[in-house]
Amino acid sequence: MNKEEIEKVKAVVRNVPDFPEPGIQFKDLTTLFKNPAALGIVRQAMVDLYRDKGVTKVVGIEARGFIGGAILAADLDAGFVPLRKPGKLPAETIKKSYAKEYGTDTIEIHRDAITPDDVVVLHDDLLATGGTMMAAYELVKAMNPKKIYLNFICGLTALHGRDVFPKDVEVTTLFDFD
Ligand SMILES: O=P(O)(O)OC[C@H]1O[C@H](OP(=O)(O)OP(=O)(O)O)[C@H](O)[C@@H]1O
Ligand SMILES: Nc1ncnc2[nH]cnc12
Repeated sequence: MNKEEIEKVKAVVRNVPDFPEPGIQFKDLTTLFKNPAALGIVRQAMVDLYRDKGVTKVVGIEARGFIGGAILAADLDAGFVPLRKPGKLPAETIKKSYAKEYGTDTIEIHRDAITPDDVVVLHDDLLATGGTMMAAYELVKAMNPKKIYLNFICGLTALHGRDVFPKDVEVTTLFDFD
């Protein structure tokens, strides 16, 4: 994304103070997703990043990671795999609990969702502390894919989420808020 596109897209993200609890500046991406021009810019930027990387699966994190993740999977002609909140996936799963900016949570993935032949993009809408994505990374890593890329639409730099990932992992945010 060029500077102009970044400014355009950032301008349509809604900031909601004190949601879901006091002190949190919530970045609401529904206002980006409902804007066709902004969604188009984000869509193009994501597919440009991974087009030549041989990606076979995009893993999206419930719930907001399903939106961009499914779009990216379709654009890359890759499969889509959901990482879900507990008790939602019907077959055998592996799961992990984690801390995030507000509270704790658990995510699960089907045990047969990823194989050693896969090249994976793990996608979420937003990087805050990195707790959610690190748990997702560990679950996917346990399935031994060839390669894992981490992708977010947006990052919150003040929370230093990038620091939690191994240094050799490629982590991309399309744009960031201070
Ligand atoms: O980097 P972290 O501190 O872990 O925070 C980021 C996570 O928080 C949000 O999801 P949330 O848990 O609010 O769930 P939702 O997608 O179901 O709304 C967001 O969509 C990320 O998944
Ligand atoms: N500040 C924030 N805004 C939106 N989603 C989030 N997930 C974790 N922290 C968040």
